[in-house]
Amino acid sequence: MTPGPADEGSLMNERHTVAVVGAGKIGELMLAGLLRAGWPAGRLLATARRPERAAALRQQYGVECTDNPDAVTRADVVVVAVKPQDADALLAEVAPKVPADKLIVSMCAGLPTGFFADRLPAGTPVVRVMTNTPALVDEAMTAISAGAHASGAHLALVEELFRPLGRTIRVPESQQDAVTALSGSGPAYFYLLVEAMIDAGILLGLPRQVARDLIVQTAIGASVMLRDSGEHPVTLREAVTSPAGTTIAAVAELERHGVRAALLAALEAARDRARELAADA
Ligand SMILES: NC(=O)C1=CN([C@@H]2O[C@H](COP(=O)(O)OP(=O)(O)OC[C@H]3O[C@@H](n4cnc5c(N)ncnc54)[C@H](O)[C@@H]3O)[C@@H](O)[C@H]2O)C=CC1
Ligand SMILES: O=C(O)[C@@H]1CCC=N1
Repeated sequence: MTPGPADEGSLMNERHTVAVVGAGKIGELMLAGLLRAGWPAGRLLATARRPERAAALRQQYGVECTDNPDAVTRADVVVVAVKPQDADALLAEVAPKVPADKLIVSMCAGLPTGFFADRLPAGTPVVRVMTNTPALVDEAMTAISAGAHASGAHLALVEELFRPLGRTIRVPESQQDAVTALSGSGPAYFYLLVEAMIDAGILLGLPRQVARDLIVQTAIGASVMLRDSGEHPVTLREAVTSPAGTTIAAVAELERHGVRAALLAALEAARDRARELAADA
C-alpha cells in the first residue's frame, strides 16, 4: 500500500497544505487521486475561474475552493494546473503572495521552470511535472524534473505527492517536451487507435458493443504483457504473427499506409507544439 500523507516516514505531513490552482481536468484528477490516497480534504485547496466550477468541486470532493492569492498564501505546495497560455496572467496575480520558500509544482505542458523563476521571487523552488489522465485509475505516468532552486527533498516530496496516482520517474528537464509528446499526450493516441479498431469491427459486421469489448480487453491484455513480461514489443508481436497468416496481412497494410512513419511524425509534432507553447506563453 502506498504510504499516505500521515504515515510515519512520509515527507508530507500534517503541516502541509496543497493548493491546486486552476482545477480543470488534470487538476481535478489530482485532487481526486490525493483524496483516494487518504490525503485529508482539509489540507487541500482548489481554485477555479468559474464559480459554478468551484461549487461543483466543493460539493463532489469536500475541498475548499478559494481565490488564487488566498490559495497561494495558505498552501505550502502550489500545483499550477492552468493551461500554459494562462500561466503568465496567473503568476502576475499571485507572485506578490509567494515567499521564496513556497514550492511551486507546474503541470503545464511546454513551460520550462525558468518561465516560473522569471516571474516569482528569486530562489523560489519550482518542480516541473508531466502526468497523464490515467491518474483517474491510479495508473498515471508522471515525469518529474527539478528547476534551478528545487532540492532533492523537493523532488522527493513531489514524487510522494504523485506516487499514489501511478508511476513516477525523474527526468532531466531538457527531456520534458519529449515526455509530454510520449506519455502526457499518449493516452489520446491509444484511444484514437481503439476508436478506429472498433469502427473496423463494425466494418467487418460485428455489433458495436462486441467490437468494443474485444478491442478493450485485447488492449488491456497487450498492455499487461508489455508491462509484466519483460519482452521487447517485437518479440510479443512476432509471437502473434503466423507465417502467411492473418496478422502479417494486417501488418503489411499498416506498413503500406505508413503507420510507423505517421507515429514518428506525430510525436515530433507534439514535441514541437510543446516548444511553441513556451514561446507563445
Ligand atoms: N489534460 C491532460 O491530459 C494533461 C494536461 N496537462 C497540463 O495541465 C494543464 C491543464 O490542462 P487541462 O486540465 O487539460 O485544462 P483545463 O482547461 O481543463 O483546466 C485548466 C483550468 O484552469 C482554469 N483557470 C485558468 N486560468 C485560471 C486562473 N487565473 N485562476 C483559476 N483558474 C484558472 C480554467 O478555468 C480551467 O478550469 C495544462 O497546462 C496542460 O498542459 C498535463 C498533463 C496532461
Ligand atoms: O494536449 C495538451 O496540451 C496536454 C498536455 C499533455 C496532454 N494534454
